[in-house]
Amino acid sequence: MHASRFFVLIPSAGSGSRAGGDAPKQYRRIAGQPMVAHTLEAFRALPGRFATVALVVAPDDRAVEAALPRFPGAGEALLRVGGASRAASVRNGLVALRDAGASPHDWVLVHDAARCLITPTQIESLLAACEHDAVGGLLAHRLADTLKSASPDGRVAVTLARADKWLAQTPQMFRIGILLDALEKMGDAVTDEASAIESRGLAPLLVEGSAQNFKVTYAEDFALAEAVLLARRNQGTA
Ligand SMILES: Nc1ccn([C@@H]2O[C@H](COP(=O)(O)OP(=O)(O)OP(=O)(O)O)[C@@H](O)[C@H]2O)c(=O)n1
Ligand SMILES: C[C@](O)(CO)[C@H](O)COP(=O)(O)O
Repeated sequence: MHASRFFVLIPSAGSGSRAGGDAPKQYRRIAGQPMVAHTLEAFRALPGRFATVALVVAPDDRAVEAALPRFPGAGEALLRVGGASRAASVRNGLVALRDAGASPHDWVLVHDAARCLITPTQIESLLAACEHDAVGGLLAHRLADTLKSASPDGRVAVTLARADKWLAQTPQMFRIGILLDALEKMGDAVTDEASAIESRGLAPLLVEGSAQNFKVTYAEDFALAEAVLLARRNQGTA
């Protein structure tokens, strides 16, 4: 059997409804480039590490070519197989990777196009923590705030212990075979890959990410993402 390879799958087929705007958020410009270009750049900064870096877009996407004029390059793939949910886009992307020759034992790192502040160092730290692990894992971030649960009338029902609570981020890294199998069984019931793996009775590894690896979700998030990217550029770290 050949050594396991590492694939990257970037779901980028959402509509960005919570962000508002005329176009899907992954094509909005942040610090001079479409959001998805920043995301891709972090993986391109690790040449030779990945067998394929694949981007999943909606079948009727008309914006990707203009947003990413030099994509796909060598070792990259554009997959027009996005689905109605994130889970469906990931599932369809994994099927496309499998059909193109990825083996069930190969690893895949699934990363949201909308987490455009991911850094090569964070990707490397996930790889280092998980590549010899039996299950795989995800970047995640400890809660910084006190955690409340709400009652239906919008009042605090209870304050929850937070010491064991983490916010799931991406990339999330698992073997392609078990991930695809788990996602096919779970349908749209899961919002991340780790949940699908958990449904098989397995416990993904939590790897410390960063508060800066947030998902650009709401309109106000664009200004914050731009500020971080410009600060990194000024410091020479991007
Ligand atoms: N049908 C979908 C829905 C989401 N995504 C991708 O999954 C990532 C995380 O999803 P989210 O931030 O929720 O993006 P949207 O679904 O676009 O946003 P919203 O829920 O506000 O519409 C994004 O990179 C998004 O493009 C996808 O590939 N296919
Ligand atoms: C995968 C994810 O980014 C982990 O936090 C998140 O679950 C995706 O969010 P969505 O709004 O369900 O697409």
